[in-house]
Amino acid sequence: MQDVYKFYGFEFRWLNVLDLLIVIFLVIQLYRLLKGSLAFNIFIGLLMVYAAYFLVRSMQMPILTSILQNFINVGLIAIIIIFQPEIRKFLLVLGKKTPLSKDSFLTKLFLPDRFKSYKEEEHMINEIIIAVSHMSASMTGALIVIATTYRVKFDTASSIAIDGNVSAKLLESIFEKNSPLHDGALIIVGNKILAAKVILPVSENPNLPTRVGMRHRSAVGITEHSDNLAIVVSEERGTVSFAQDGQLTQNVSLEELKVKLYEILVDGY
Ligand SMILES: Nc1ncnc2c1ncn2[C@@H]1O[C@H](COP(=O)(O)OP(=O)(O)OP(=O)(O)O)[C@@H](O)[C@H]1O
Repeated sequence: MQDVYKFYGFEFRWLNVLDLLIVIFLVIQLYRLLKGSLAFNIFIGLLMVYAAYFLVRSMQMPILTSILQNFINVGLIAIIIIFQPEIRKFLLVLGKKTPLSKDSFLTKLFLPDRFKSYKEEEHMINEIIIAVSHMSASMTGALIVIATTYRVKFDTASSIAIDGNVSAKLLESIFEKNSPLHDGALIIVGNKILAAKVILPVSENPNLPTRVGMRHRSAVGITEHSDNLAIVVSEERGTVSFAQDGQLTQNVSLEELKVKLYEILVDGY
């Protein structure tokens, strides 16, 4: 039996509070995930349908209630189809916060060898920073995607497999203007350069600044539905930007980029 408490005439149990906190946590995670994307508008639309359903039900309007009820029943399957990429990413975000995730206390306690790879990651971060600083100074356009938790799906027909260690020299020679591989994106998975000349999905986010071109739009596109970081060096301005969770942060300093790389590769978020 659960104790029942009274607060300003309302009766509640501690499980009700926990229930409410979990719902608030899930809604905040969903909001963070969808913010700025087209799916956000669909999400708001669905919330409005739910609100309308509860309203007509409480007002005891049977026909509207039954229409909205049916819509919601079918809508559940539609939601799973429409939000399939977001649901996948949502589960990934949740998985990262479990006691078994890469950076949790339990993992560090029982799987200390996970620390070994951090040296490699620190080396990789330094190499990326060196390459980005050189490419920024020489106004060499570049687009680097760092896939953290799972392999990025991309069009293999257009890309060139590399499977090489990450080094500043290799990165710079790939994006060098006369290189046959300089167009498109370079993908890093783990500590390896997986492929170059990759065509990415282009973001359709209408909130991106209009002067943002294809390189920056595709950087945003690849981070909208997956747990990646995309780094862009602008060929026009030499500026450095990064995209994460569908958000573009422009004109970052090398120091800021380094902090972001540590956040995703070493601190695990
Ligand atoms: N879908 C895509 N996936 C990967 N790379 C792409 C894609 N579309 C364009 N690019 C890259 O972006 C380059 C064109 O960049 P564009 O000038 O349109 O963008 P931008 O964001 O203004 O970048 P910059 O500031 O460097 O000019 C292409 O040469 C190609 O390398």
